[in-house]
Amino acid sequence: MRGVIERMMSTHALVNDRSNTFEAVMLILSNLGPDQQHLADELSQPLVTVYEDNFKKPFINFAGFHFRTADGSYNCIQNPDMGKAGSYYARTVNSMAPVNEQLPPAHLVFERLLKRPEGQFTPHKSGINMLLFYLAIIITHDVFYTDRKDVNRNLTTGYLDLSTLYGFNRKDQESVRQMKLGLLNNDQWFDKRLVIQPPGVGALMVLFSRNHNYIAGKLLDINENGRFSFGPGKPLATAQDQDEELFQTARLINTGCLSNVIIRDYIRAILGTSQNSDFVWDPFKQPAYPMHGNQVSIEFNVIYRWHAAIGKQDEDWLNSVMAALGPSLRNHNQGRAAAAAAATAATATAAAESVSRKFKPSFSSTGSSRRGDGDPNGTDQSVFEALLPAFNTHFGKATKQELEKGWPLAGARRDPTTGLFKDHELARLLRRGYTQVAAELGHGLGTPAALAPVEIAGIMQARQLKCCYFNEFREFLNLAPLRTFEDFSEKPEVQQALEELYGHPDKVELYVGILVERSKVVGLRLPYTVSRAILSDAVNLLRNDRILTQEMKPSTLTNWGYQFIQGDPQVHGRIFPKLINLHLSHANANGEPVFTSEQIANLFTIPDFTPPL
Ligand code: HEM
Ligand SMILES: [Ca+2]
Repeated sequence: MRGVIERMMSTHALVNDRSNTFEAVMLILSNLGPDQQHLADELSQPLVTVYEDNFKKPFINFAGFHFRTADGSYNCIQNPDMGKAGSYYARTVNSMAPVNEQLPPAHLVFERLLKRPEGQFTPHKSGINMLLFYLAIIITHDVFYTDRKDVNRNLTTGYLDLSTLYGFNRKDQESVRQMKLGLLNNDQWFDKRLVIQPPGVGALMVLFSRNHNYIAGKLLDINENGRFSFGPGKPLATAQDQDEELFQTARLINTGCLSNVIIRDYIRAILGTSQNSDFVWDPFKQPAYPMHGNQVSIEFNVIYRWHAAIGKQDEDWLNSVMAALGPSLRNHNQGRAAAAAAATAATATAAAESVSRKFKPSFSSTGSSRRGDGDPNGTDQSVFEALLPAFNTHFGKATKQELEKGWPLAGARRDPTTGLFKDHELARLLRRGYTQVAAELGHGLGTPAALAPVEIAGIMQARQLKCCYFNEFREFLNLAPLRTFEDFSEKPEVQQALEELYGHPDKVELYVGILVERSKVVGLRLPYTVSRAILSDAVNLLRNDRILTQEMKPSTLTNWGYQFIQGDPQVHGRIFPKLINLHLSHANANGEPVFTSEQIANLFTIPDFTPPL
């Protein structure tokens, strides 16, 4: 009877099953006799629910699905196409407002509201540096890659799975693998789009590439319970199986490292909390259920174009890249704007076909039976491939032998035999971002002029995608709509231009509104609406990733791998400092680390920063 009382009193406490409560209750009920069947049902039926509820439905994880597929499919097993490379952007807000029949020309919008006036630069008031934005670029390229032939589609995977490093399908992935011992080609990554970014972005990518090979080597060294051994009587049959098992396990651990950096460095800096603090806003602390997978949205793409933050040195870089490669890039973007229109009509039919295909398995058509291999032709990056020779002539300066080893980086050379970049050159590129103050975001008139073709194409694209108005987006997020143009920006010339171009605050487009809005006063000082929306997007991205929420455990990653992604307890569970120290250990001839321990404490703020009065 004590057990029965205990159980009745405790809804969440653990149960002592040795007191045989269930059996005692059953015994009591069985003695009630036929007249009391109603009472017996009343008491026993809730128990049926308790037992049923032990298994949450829909089931979210299945055996044999512990690795990421190459194309991001099957992350959500119930809905395997969710977040798959090449699928359609989600729409989170339905625009119900009347269509604006007098939309201002996109180039005028750029000129009057977005373009950074020549010679003007407002340094970031929290001293945030470009290193943070290099990471932001890696994150945005991980989840956005608008197909220029059909702007409704996203060519990359909708998960933070380092698809920039590993590619978007099996063919891409194999193009950067050594196909032995689970290794990637030295200092190589997949996504060529990163080559034209400030070279610190590539240097950061190389850190993750080196991290992968370090992890793969470590896994084999430790070879926990012989799990990576092959041959008769061993868990794996062949050397190919060993390569695959090591590669996919290392890939998971590496993506675990990326989410550590996002949670413990990036989000902390966005919120304005110290990177070196015990406070962590951990989206994984509580179990996420149900889990739907993630499909990135058109609105997320629009709010994550933080071009206004570009620092002075990187603006100079951008100008020189545009001067050298501009015509090809411009054609690319103009082609994209034109293609947007044509694609919208074609997409309606294609989308319907895709839905009818949805429940068929997406096995590779090359005859391979591997789940989630994706497009057998690989990703068409010919646009960026075409830029490479000119880029290399002006910036990379790599020899033919170096180019055979991997993409060029401006300011760093590969060893022609090993393909490895020199530690000190990579360190210099990272420090270039670390010491370079970013620009303030928000209020408008902050975007480097050289990005005009990119922004104009972006505005056109958002229009073709029938993106909602700025105020509709705010209302969707439960935020009060802005009523006057003074509410938008503190700059009178922006208020004036908004009035002339749009006439009414409700008519301001999302793309423009978020760039001209006032910004928060701490941390990354993002414009208010962006700062609110980006957190919803980030939390959904992380918590709806089955692999990040279900598979980051010792049995999948090995004990060593699991421990590794927890980061260093000496620096508040961060792994970023370790990645830098471990993978750039030869940066200084005297053995000094790339960053002092004081600098490591705040990697996303320029050194010796004192806030303006
Ligand atoms: C100097 C630095 C940067 C350069 C040179 C640059 C360049 C570009 C270019 C050329 C495009 C158009 C790509 C295309 O047409 O396929 C683009 C798009 C984009 N950029 Fe940047 N960008 C920079 C910084 C940033 C930063 C800091 C962010 C945000 C954190 C960002 C986010 C985006 C996004 C979300 C897109 C749209 C991507 C897509 O839909 O495919 N960029 N950028
Ligand atoms: Ca991805």
